[in-house]
Amino acid sequence: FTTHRAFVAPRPIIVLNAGGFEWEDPVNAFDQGVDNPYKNTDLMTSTDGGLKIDPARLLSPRLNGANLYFIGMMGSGKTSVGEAVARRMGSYTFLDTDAIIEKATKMTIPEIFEAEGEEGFRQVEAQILDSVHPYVRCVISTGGGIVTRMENWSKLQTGLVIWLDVEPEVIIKRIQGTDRPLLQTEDPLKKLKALLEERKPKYKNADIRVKVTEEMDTAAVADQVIYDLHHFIDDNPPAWKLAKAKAQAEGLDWVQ
Ligand SMILES: Nc1ncnc2c1ncn2[C@@H]1O[C@H](COP(=O)(O)OP(=O)(O)O)[C@@H](O)[C@H]1O
Ligand SMILES: O=C(O)C1=C[C@@H](OP(=O)(O)O)[C@@H](O)[C@H](O)C1
Repeated sequence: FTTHRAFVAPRPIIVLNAGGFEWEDPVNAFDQGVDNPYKNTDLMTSTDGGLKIDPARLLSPRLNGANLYFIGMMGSGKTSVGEAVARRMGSYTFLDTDAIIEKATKMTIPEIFEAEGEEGFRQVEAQILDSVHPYVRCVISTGGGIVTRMENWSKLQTGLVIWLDVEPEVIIKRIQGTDRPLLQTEDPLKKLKALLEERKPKYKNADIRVKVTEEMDTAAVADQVIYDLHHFIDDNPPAWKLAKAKAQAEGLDWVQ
């Protein structure tokens, strides 16, 4: 997590060519920096005693442009919570890698799995992450399996990574019967548990782990994420702050 992220310039998105398909340039698959649909004018919310600033609003200046990446199992709430957090932050754009993949390839995720298998899908997913990560001030929800490729971590770690940690028993109630290709098996709960065991060591690399219980609705999870982010930033001050404190402790002049 470094404040220098704010100064990385967006770069053009390459034409994708994965798994034997000529993917269309996904440059139009998201509108970074053009018009942020999540711009929120409710800076102050009214409370009993008067006006209060939403702590989500205060995240943006503290993050200095760094992206927020949501990781976790399918159905853990990355999309719903990511969108809620972006909306409340006001100045961050929400992106979803699965949605960008579908828009760029003009195929649904089940269609990609069908045509190219999981390996083909992972290739496209890695390229989309590569295309998206140079942008700043984004909340990005990812697909559950993005953590499985080592190369993806070099992109994820340019921002702050948040793991929504949800028990498979809770997840299955939410997503049973949906068209997620990896769950088209006899026993989706068993599959989900096996995938979680396999991926847990990777999810644990996240900067922030949010334990989500069944009682927490999307708003409650978003509250927890915002709270944890403030604490993470408190505990990981930018390098210049540490340098300043050290210099001053040694009696050296800071910038005159
Ligand atoms: N905290 C929550 N409580 C109840 N339902 C939730 C919660 N978070 C997400 N959901 C629901 O679970 C389903 C999957 O959520 P989604 O945000 O698409 O997860 P992901 O992006 O991680 O796959 C959606 O129907 C969503 O409305
Ligand atoms: O866990 C996975 O491997 C996958 C999760 C899905 O995304 P969500 O996590 O958004 O459901 C999607 O990328 C694809 O079906 C594979």
